Amino acid sequence: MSKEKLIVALDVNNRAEAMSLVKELAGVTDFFKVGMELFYSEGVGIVREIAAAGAKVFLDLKLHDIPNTVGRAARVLVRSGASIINVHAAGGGAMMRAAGDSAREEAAKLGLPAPAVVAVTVLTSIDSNAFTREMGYTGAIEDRVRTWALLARESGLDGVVCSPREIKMVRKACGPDFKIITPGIRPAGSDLNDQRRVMTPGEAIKAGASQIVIGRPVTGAPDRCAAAAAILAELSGA
Ligand SMILES: O=C(O)c1cc(=O)[nH]c(=O)n1[C@@H]1O[C@H](COP(=O)(O)O)[C@@H](O)[C@H]1O
Repeated sequence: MSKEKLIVALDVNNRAEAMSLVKELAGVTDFFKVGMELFYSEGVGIVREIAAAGAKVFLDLKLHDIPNTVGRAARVLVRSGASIINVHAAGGGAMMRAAGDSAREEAAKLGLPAPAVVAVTVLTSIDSNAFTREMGYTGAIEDRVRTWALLARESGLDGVVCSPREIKMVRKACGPDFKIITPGIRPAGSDLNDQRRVMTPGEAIKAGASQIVIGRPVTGAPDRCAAAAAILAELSGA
């Protein structure tokens, strides 16, 4: 099982803690997610520092704005050294196309590897009750995820972020090469926290996830390395 299947979310607000996690987990995973908290605290330097330490970075800023604004931001993020960047599918097809096209163009211009550009669909913290009653969406979450996944693919993006519950449906709709990155991962018996559409690491890989994203069950564990190693072992056994 490639350790790249496991992405650990560095949801911390300082480089010292982030880099100690990167070093501590080096033997178990070399793929880390930098989200808003760490990026707004430390800036693009933290992405470069993690990459310089030999690890890969999923830079999770969920770009969501008009096509011009997102396209220009995607160009800037190419220079960060991130291997994956994300946008929010709710921004529509023109925005997603602007993100993917701009990232590829800028990478070619700079002679850098283009990051994979994926679209976040329905957040894993949203359950069907919140989706329909509170947010006023009609239809099932799965239908919305399918629509946005197909739109992301049509817009030239590399994949989606969705919950493990939608993996099989997206795989069927978007084909074998489409990246399906799933947070909402909880080892059996662990606290859900604010996650609502979840699966265990083994279930998600068996369902066909390209990569899984996990944060608190690792970063909040007494022995973070052991927690990550146990997840990797579960992925290998799946
Ligand atoms: O885009 C993401 O990474 C993301 C999308 C989503 O739908 N759900 C979700 O949890 N995430 C991120 O994945 C990570 C999950 O963290 P834990 O709940 O601590 O495992 C967090 O950093 C979230 O920001």
